[in-house]
Amino acid sequence: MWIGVVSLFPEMFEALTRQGVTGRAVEKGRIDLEFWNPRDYATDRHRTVDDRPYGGGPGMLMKVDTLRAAIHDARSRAEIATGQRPKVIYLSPQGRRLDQRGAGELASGPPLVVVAGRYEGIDERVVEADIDEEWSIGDYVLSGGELPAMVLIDAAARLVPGVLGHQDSALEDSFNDGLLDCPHYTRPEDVEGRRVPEVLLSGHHGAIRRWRLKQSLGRTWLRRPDLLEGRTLNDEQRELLEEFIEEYAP
Ligand SMILES: CN1CCN(C(=O)c2nonc2N)CC1
Repeated sequence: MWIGVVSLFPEMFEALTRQGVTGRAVEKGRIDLEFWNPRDYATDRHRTVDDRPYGGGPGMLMKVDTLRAAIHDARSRAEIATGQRPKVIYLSPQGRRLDQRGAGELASGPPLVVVAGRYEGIDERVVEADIDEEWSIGDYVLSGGELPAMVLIDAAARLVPGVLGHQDSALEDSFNDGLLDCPHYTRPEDVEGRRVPEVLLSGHHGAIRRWRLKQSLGRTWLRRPDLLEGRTLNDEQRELLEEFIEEYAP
């Protein structure tokens, strides 16, 4: 998957390009990440990249010409590198809320150009002319778009085939198939008297699968019942959830 990033702080993205799952994916060529910095398009002595808002008020906006030039070059590069027109995304609290389904859509869609805003944001005419979709990682205000951009890129990249060493781990992650993840355990078997559930030591793979599914269903019921609304459970899932509820509130 090809992803272009427009950011005043491309070095922040080394957390993605040099570490972990995404770092290995970049190294293996499963993910191509390229960067454009609006500051590289500034022509004045101070390399200005911000500008004052019409109508006054606190803060600055990203300067239109340097931002647009960076977006346009990223878009052109995407078309050369992939033969496809990219989807240009801007991160902002006004955008569609990112969830696992949205990450899946992005992972299976066209190449992306991800625009990370700074200051108070970007001119609305740039949104209208150059941005295809606005996305948000949550209802809070951050200092810039780089962290949201990295969240979006990481969530999507994990779902690109071949990125995860063991594809199952993506499926077992929370929010895959729409349920919260089950509890996990590793050595030692006893931590200050808290023992690993015996089923996980049994080697009985069928029982282990059912236990994990039951725990996922039960946790989702307890912590995020909204995720179960409108969801049709199959016979096994319904039976396991009923068992969990019975044990939880006998
Ligand atoms: C200009 N800049 C303001 C802060 N910002 C966010 O708070 C944000 N982005 O995506 N989800 C969010 N929440 C990004 C853009």
